[in-house]
Amino acid sequence: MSWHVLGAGSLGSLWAARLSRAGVPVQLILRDERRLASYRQTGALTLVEGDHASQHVIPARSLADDTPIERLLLACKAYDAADAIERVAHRLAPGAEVILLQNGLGSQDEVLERLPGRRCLFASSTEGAFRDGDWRVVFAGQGHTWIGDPADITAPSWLIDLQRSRIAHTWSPDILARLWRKLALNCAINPLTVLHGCRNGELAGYREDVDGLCAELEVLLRGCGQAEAAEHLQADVWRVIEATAANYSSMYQDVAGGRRTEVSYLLGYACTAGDRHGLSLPRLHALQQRLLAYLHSRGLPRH
Ligand SMILES: NC(=O)C1=CN([C@@H]2O[C@H](COP(=O)(O)OP(=O)(O)OC[C@H]3O[C@@H](n4cnc5c(N)ncnc54)[C@H](OP(=O)(O)O)[C@@H]3O)[C@@H](O)[C@H]2O)C=CC1
Ligand SMILES: CC(C)(CO)C(=O)C(=O)O
Repeated sequence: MSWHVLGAGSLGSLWAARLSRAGVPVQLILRDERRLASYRQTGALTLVEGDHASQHVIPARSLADDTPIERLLLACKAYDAADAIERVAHRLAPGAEVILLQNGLGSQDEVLERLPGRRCLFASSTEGAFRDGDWRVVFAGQGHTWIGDPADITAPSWLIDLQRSRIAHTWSPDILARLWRKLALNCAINPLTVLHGCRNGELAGYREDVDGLCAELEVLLRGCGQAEAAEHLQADVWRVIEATAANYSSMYQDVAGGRRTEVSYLLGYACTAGDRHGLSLPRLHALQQRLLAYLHSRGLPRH
């Protein structure tokens, strides 16, 4: 059974190249005929690992193709997920499964709404990859991917493909707790790095702000029924800040690169969920206002 990977961006290319290298059948779904022509001209995806680059000739079709899909890895940004899934939903074969690789929360529900009755699995990844050219991805940070299905704790048989492909992963029956925890980490770190224009490690100079946000994020997680994800959050945030001290957060990098951020699926989702549960989260709301104003001042979308 073939994998279809929608979105040959950083993570999509990283997954497709490793699956292909292990002999697992995989195809790319590209945005349109123009992107398909560009890919065909290059002829392969390049995966850069350390100082080694390897080429992977992976078949590709455009979104307009109509061949059936049995297993789909949705590897676009959170804000593109709903639109992308609408465009391929009619191609999903009976029993097809969809793996959602988006960071944050909210996009998963948008996809589920559009795929009633289908099995959708959620993933949360700490792997790091970026594109340093068209059809070329750099595997920048070894990490781990947790995969789970809030509606069904049965592990899918295709995890064996990931094992063969050496994609480090764990089946996670409580994937929502993982996604909430990662969202909380991202909310405590990423917006402040954007507003202060700093690396993660420089947040040590804004300890009171970070700790204040952690306290509210714990209230949020508990209020949203995610008490486990709230445990020792503050200590974990400082652990991540120290472990990634020299790095710029993904949101910082998006803003610096003039790219749209996933703010609606991170801090935006947190504030909306807090309101829905009647929680008082003044620091998170103030941070959201400052961040949105800043994005606007840089000519970037506020959603
Ligand atoms: N990169 C990383 O290290 C990590 C990323 N993540 C998360 O993974 C998700 C994906 O991120 P990332 O891989 O970095 O994103 P990228 O922007 O690198 O890749 C997204 C890809 O999706 C494609 N795409 C968007 N809409 C469509 C569509 N309708 N049809 C076909 N292709 C489409 C884009 O196409 P085009 O190139 O034509 O614009 C692009 O190639 C995000 O939620 C991110 O937060 C999580 C952990 C780490
Ligand atoms: C490293 C970390 C946890 C910082 O929030 C991250 O995931 C990001 O930059 O998006």
